[in-house]
Parts: sequence; structure tokens; C-alpha cells
Amino acid sequence: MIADENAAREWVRALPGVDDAAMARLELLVELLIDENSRQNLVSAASLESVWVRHIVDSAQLLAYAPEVLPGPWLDLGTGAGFPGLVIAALRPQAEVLMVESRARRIAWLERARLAMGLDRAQVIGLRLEMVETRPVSVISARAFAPLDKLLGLSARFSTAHTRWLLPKGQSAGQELSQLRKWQHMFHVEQSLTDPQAGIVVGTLAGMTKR
Ligand SMILES: C[S@@+](CC[C@H](N)C(=O)[O-])C[C@H]1O[C@@H](n2cnc3c(N)ncnc32)[C@H](O)[C@@H]1O
Repeated sequence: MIADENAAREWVRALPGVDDAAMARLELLVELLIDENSRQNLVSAASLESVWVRHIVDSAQLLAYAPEVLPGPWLDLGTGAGFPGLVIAALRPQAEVLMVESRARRIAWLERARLAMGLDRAQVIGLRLEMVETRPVSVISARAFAPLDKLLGLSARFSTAHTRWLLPKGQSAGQELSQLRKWQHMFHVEQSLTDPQAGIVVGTLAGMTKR
């Protein structure tokens, strides 16, 4: 487990390919988030005391399960406060990170943060997911977006047999997976680095018959 904010920063800095510019983008994100959180309720105020553990590493740890080379976009569902989408884009600025968010104030926040962080390849899609045009993507991520069965139902149309799904699910990961009616055997749970009780549902829909 990552114990504190210093350990969290050091853990991110040691990730492959992370340089001073990437760390500066994340420091800026934290600064902007703290400021914006005084105007709109993006994350709980308490979580800002350990923002690097609770939000930055919690997002960045997904990279361990993502392909190194992304032939297509990384689609993040319900990016809201920016997690994990903005963190992934900060650490992989060459990746095409698509952040779907439906609430107007959050769309505006994401766009301001994206521009300030210089994330030219990332895109905020300010729509309900149901309205987003179908296209194949390399990764689908979603933190605190919807229960697993609903999430899969809403977004399977973006998945190919190679799309990697990375779904931080907190303490409910195992239970949500065990209750899944369809595609259960295509996923497993990885331990989160930020909370001993939390898991990340990881998998692909390889061999699925219906999109
Ligand atoms: C609980 S928040 C989580 C935000 C962020 N992923 C995080 O972990 O901090 C869920 C976000 O999903 C957005 N959302 C919910 N349903 C949506 C939909 N159908 N399409 C797009 N965004 C949606 C909400 O507006 C909200 O910002």
C-alpha cells in the first residue's frame, strides 16, 4: 500500500516514462482541483488532504494494466473531477484520451484543466454516454460511474475483442463481479494500491459474440 503523500509522489515519479514535465502537469492538476473544489463539489473535501494517494495514484495505477502501445483511444466514462482521465492524459500526453462527462459545470472544469495542462491530444466529450457515437477504443476506464452490469451494458458497444477494461470499483469489486450475469469469466479483480479493501476489475471481452 502507498502510505502517504510523499510516497505517492515518489511512486508516480518512478513510473516508466514519467518525467519532470508529467509531474508538473499533475502538480498543476492538484492545484486547480483544490481551487475548483471551493466552487463546485468535485471530490470530498476530506480526500484533498491525501489527494495524491486518493486521486492521483488511484488513477495512475491503472497504467499497470493498460497496453503500453495504444492503437486507439482511451475512453474514460464519467470523468467528473478528472479521474482517472486527466491523470492518464497527464502521464501519457501522446495518448488520445476521451473523457465523457454529462454535467455542464464538470464539462467546463475538465476543459479548463485540460487546456491549462496542455493536453492537446485529450478531448472532453460533453455528452451523456448514451449519446456518444460508437467507435472502437483500446481502453475503457470508469471510476465511480455506475454498477458493473449497467456500466458494461452502456459501453460494450465501444469494445472490441482487444479493448482492455480498467474499472476501479472500491470495496464492491468482488461482489459486483460475482453478480455479473454476462461476461463474468472475462474479468478478474486486481488489488488496489491505495486501499487494502479496494479492487480494480480488469478484463477484455475477448470472444464475445455480440456487440
Ligand atoms: C461519482 S462521479 C465520479 C467522477 C470521477 N470518475 C471520479 O472518480 O472522481 C460520476 C460522474 O459521472 C457522470 N455521469 C453519470 N452518468 C453519466 C452518463 N450517462 N454520461 C456521462 N456522464 C455521466 C456524472 O456527471 C459524474 O460527474
